Amino acid sequence: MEVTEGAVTVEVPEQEGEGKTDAVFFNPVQELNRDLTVAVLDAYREREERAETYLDAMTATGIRGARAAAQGWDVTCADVDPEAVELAESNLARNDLDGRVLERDVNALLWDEYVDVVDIDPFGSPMPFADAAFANTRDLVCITATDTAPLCGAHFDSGVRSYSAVPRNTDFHAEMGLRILLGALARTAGRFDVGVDPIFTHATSHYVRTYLDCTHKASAANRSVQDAQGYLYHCEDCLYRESSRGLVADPPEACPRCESNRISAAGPLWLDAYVDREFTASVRERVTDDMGTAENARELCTTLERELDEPSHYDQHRLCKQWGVGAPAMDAFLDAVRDAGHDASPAHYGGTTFKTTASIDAMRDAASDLGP
Ligand SMILES: C[S@@+](CC[C@H](N)C(=O)[O-])C[C@H]1O[C@@H](n2cnc3c(N)ncnc32)[C@H](O)[C@@H]1O
Ligand SMILES: [Zn+2]
Repeated sequence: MEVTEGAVTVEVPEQEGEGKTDAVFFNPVQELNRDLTVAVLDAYREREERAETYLDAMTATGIRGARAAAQGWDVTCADVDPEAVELAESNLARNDLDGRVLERDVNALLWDEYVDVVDIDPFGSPMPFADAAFANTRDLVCITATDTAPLCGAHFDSGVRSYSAVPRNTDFHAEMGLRILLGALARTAGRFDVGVDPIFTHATSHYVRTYLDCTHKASAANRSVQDAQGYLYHCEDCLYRESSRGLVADPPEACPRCESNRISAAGPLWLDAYVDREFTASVRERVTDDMGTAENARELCTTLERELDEPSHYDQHRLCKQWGVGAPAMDAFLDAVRDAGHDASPAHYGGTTFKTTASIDAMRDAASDLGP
């Protein structure tokens, strides 16, 4: 069947059922991810004028590479699947777009040539491809991870194994996954003397997507391997949390709030910001009306621009359940927290998630006069 996204129309195979099939892979649900990729590439080129080459390293139907080629990037599409290569070639041709299409394993291809921007969009964990990506990309590494259960601690052994860190299953699971992923990617980049700056990152439904601006300098790598990393501690009884910087964990002996000793420690993970607000604003400005997810994409950027840099978020419904009270309207709740002198913002993790500098008790006091 034909699919139009932005400026391109491509042929994609019918996907049978939910599981992995033999057909070349295409997921319509990832349109938001692809629309934002196009907006990020556009914003990035303005910031880094010398960036010209884009490797869509796991191209499948070629849709991402075709959309980047339509923007004027010098595109290479690669895939190990010969049927994907044939389809990507014909999809570039039907849109009159230039671009190389190679039947290559991304790990082999990247050791052969440098690129300015690489896009790693695998089934599951990106870690098997991270070494080659950071060693051989000059400017920007774009990465999707769909293995959210290992990343957020729900599949503990697999998370530890893949990300060389301890993830924990908390009530802020999507952010746990995002920070475990960024921490592991930064440590991988550091092995090649590459420092990373996550200029745009989002956790959406079943995946985490991040764009890492690379600096090829040992001092930058030191910063992202050591200063930007740390641990998150979480009380399993009362939802209290705190963090510590650095690669040596320093957990509280008991919860300072409820004295429980059921404190879980997660890390090492990324504790610095995961978006650059100014860059995110310019991504929002580059979302175009011909994108199928334009409204959601702009809204996501706006939320990310306003989201506080606190290392974890709360779910208001979960808190209210814990307090045994009905949940007040979200805007009124956040206003009450702000009126009590704290910062508060909605979070991009959906539903009633938010970030705040207030403690749990301060939030409860602030919200006590609000009805459901
Ligand atoms: C999730 S799909 C990519 C989807 C595509 N980027 C999109 O936006 O529609 C993953 C693709 O990676 C390919 N692949 C798996 N291992 C690979 C490797 N080592 N090198 C290159 N491609 C690989 C698969 O054949 C598959 O087509
Ligand atoms: Zn506690």
